[in-house]
Amino acid sequence: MTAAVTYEAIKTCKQSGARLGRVHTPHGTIETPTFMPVGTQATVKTMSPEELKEMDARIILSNTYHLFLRPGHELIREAGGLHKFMNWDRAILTDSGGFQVFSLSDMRKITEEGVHFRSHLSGDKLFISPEIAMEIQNALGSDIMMAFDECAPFPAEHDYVKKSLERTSRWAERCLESHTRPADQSLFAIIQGGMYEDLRRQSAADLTSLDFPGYAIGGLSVGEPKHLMYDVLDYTVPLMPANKPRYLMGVGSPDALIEGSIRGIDMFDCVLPTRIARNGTTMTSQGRLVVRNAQYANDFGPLDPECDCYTCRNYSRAYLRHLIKADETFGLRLTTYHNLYFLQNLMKNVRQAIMDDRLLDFRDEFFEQYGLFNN
Ligand SMILES: O=c1nc[nH]c2cc3[nH]c(NCCN4CCCCC4)nc3cc12
Repeated sequence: MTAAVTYEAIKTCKQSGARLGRVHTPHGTIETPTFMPVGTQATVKTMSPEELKEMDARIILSNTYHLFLRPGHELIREAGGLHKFMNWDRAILTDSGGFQVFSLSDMRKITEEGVHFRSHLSGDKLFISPEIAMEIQNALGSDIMMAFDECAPFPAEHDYVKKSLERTSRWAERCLESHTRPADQSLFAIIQGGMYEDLRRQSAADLTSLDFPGYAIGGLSVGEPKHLMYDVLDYTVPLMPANKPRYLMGVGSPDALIEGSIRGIDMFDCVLPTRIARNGTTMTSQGRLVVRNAQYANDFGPLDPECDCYTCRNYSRAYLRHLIKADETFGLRLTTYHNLYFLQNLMKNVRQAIMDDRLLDFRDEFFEQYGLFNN
């Protein structure tokens, strides 16, 4: 079976399970481990494609659920697909919609066939099935499509999670069957199983018995303590094929990106950096810095003295605070640009540390400087 997306292993870190690799797609190659900026509604909020390229972002996310509701996948198909519609000629991954249905809409009813729900925008009654999720993503023309799944809530009873993962496995098979498998699109499956090792094993066995080009770990970053997420990774990652991309969904804090990379994850995504930027919270080499706070009113130094991004080279904390307080859009653009650049730079340093077989040392140094040992 030809896959449009392939994984090239480059090196495994001698200190940990981390690995250097490349994900090859029809819209370019991604050095891994990598962080993927989220562009939910066909835009990474306040960023232009040129600015994303400037920081060497190779792949972004968009959301099947949101684009299905607005402007509709048929309109985007008519526009020539999502790459053309949003003027982004690098790679795009679309989440399948399952997570958004559960996190955004109410009146949802899960059946074997699919999920009935109300639009969070109009209140209209809508329905998404594995087949419809594939139809939408085919219309969008994303390079990486995600199988339609249910992300079990946290906490959830063992019996509920077991029934849910078994349905997700049946849905994944239906996605594979219905996916017209155009030469330039690849479908990743999503491993579920909650916080239960036996269920993670069952889900991984179900899905790896089917030939997907890549596998994601879902059902995490849903409110569980971080140590629990790392435990799940410790026993789930080894169940995933070593010759295919491993994608941890919804994870994007600096510590979790490092810990996930140590455990062999290749791809991450999260709205965190762009979301917190819009309320004036930034990620800096000295830890989180809430630049809208009064203490920065007369601070004419750069946001992060160790960062060489456009924001840190040209503007002061005082100016950023003024813009955010004055609700000036340019302020949101500057903090967003910095946060995304910070994570792109962090992942570049993670890849270098893997190359130098020193990722565990890098983690200790980063945690020390970022102030992560005292929380
Ligand atoms: O199991 C999943 N299947 C499909 N998509 C997913 C997306 C996810 N996103 C998250 N977590 C996002 C957490 N994020 C943190 C920053 C604030 C907004 C929420 N878990 C996920 C699980 C899944």
